[in-house]
Amino acid sequence: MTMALDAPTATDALISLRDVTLAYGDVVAAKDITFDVRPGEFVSLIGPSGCGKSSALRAIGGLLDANVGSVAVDGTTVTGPRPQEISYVFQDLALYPWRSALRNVEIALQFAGVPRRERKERAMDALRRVGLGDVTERMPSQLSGGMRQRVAIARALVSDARILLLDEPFAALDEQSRLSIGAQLVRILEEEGKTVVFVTHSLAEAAFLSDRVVVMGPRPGVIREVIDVPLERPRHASLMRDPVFHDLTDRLSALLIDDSQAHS
Ligand SMILES: Nc1ncnc2c1ncn2[C@@H]1O[C@H](COP(=O)(O)OP(=O)(O)OP(=O)(O)O)[C@@H](O)[C@H]1O
Repeated sequence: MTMALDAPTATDALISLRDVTLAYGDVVAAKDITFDVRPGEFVSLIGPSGCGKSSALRAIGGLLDANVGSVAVDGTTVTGPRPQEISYVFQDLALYPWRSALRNVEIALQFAGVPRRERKERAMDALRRVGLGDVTERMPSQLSGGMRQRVAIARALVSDARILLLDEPFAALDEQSRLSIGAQLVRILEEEGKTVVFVTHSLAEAAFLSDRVVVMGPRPGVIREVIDVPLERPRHASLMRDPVFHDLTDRLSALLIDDSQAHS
């Protein structure tokens, strides 16, 4: 195993992966992955199922060690989870079914050691910001799928972590809700200057939300291309009728199709 050297990080990178190979025993999930994420950037990872997108997120979050290469956050090699700095929203939201929306958000603060008297106010504020200020006492079973997604997002936002790792957080939603919740999330993240790495299967979502899109090939995932998104912020739904948006999603789609044909 190659130990992480001090990563030759681009000077302006907050997150930096260098020649990273990730494996589960004999299964190589991703190979020679190199990319950077700058502070305040929103970067999406797209690619075919099983190409190692979630594994790359886990490596950034310190939940999976690189077998080869280095993963660094703020110039320091990642050696384990850093909950104060990095928070997650996973595909399966893992809300506690027996706790109200408010308590589900408060629990993140409890884990972070925030004093009880501060927790409620901060959790309420996070729920208000995702538009759930009037349903804070409802249990998850009394919320729609989209509302549950928002609770999970509020829970990730409530912490002071400056990096947010989002693994298909809107997977259960229809395309329209995905984009509107996504746009709302981006507004909040812009205000707070958070840095985001986002895994999605939706090319429209990747194009609409990101500053850059990392396109991965089939397992073991390698990086096919990193594409700059030439769209200004703030972004509005009308953008999706813009030819530049269509060119971009066409290009992403062509890259993914190329890949599947090259490996079939
Ligand atoms: N805990 C694990 N143990 C063994 N193999 C795993 C484990 N997690 C993932 N893998 C394998 O690693 C490869 C990459 O998985 P990963 O979840 O990173 O892909 P992905 O691109 O996020 O997939 P999807 O788009 O389907 O969510 C897959 O072949 C998967 O089967």
